Amino acid sequence: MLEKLKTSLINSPVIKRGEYNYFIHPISDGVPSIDPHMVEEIAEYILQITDIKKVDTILTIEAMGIPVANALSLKTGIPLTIVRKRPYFLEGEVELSQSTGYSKGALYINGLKKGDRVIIVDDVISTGGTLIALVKALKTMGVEILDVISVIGRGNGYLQLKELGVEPKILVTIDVSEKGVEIKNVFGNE
Ligand SMILES: O=P(O)(O)OC[C@H]1O[C@H](OP(=O)(O)OP(=O)(O)O)[C@H](O)[C@@H]1O
Ligand SMILES: Nc1nc2[nH]cnc2c(=O)[nH]1
Repeated sequence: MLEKLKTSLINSPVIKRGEYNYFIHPISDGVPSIDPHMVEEIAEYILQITDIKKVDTILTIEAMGIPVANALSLKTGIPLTIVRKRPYFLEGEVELSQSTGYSKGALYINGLKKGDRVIIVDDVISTGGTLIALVKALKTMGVEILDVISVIGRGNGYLQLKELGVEPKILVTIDVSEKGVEIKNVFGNE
């Protein structure tokens, strides 16, 4: 189960971004290059754990949610909507603030309306800052969130999402230290 993802995570280098131990992995960074078979493995796994038939759009966040979310869109024929880091000033655009363990910025939602049913797919959840801000904004817009799926999870940020009534599905949970990456859990194995 998710063997390519697990093996590559264990071999991920870790660098410092300020005080933050940042792991580098193809799915979360796009470097050195993304193995399409790994993306396929992840997309197939996600399709086993979510009820895709009810979904109007697959929602992801620029940049590194895109490879997996796009694979899901191609496999299912369901449209892809990308939350961007730049504004387009279109009618109905919603701005939110993103904060991660190492960065702060704004995100912009376009292309969604009240009553739309979405799944959110992202590459990593860490502090939860990104997904919490996104879930709050979508709730205010009246968008229905059917599932929140993160390929990789680290830290306790997901607990705050639970407080918002959202139980994220985290495929592989890891611990990251200066020594490297350790696998803690695989979704479905708990
Ligand atoms: O749980 P958090 O602490 O919020 O961290 C998770 C976020 O960090 C990464 O995004 P980043 O803003 O680094 O952008 P990228 O996808 O363009 O690399 C990742 O894609 C998540 O969106
Ligand atoms: N690649 C990568 N993306 C992240 N997003 C949040 N934390 C991390 C991290 O440690 N590595």
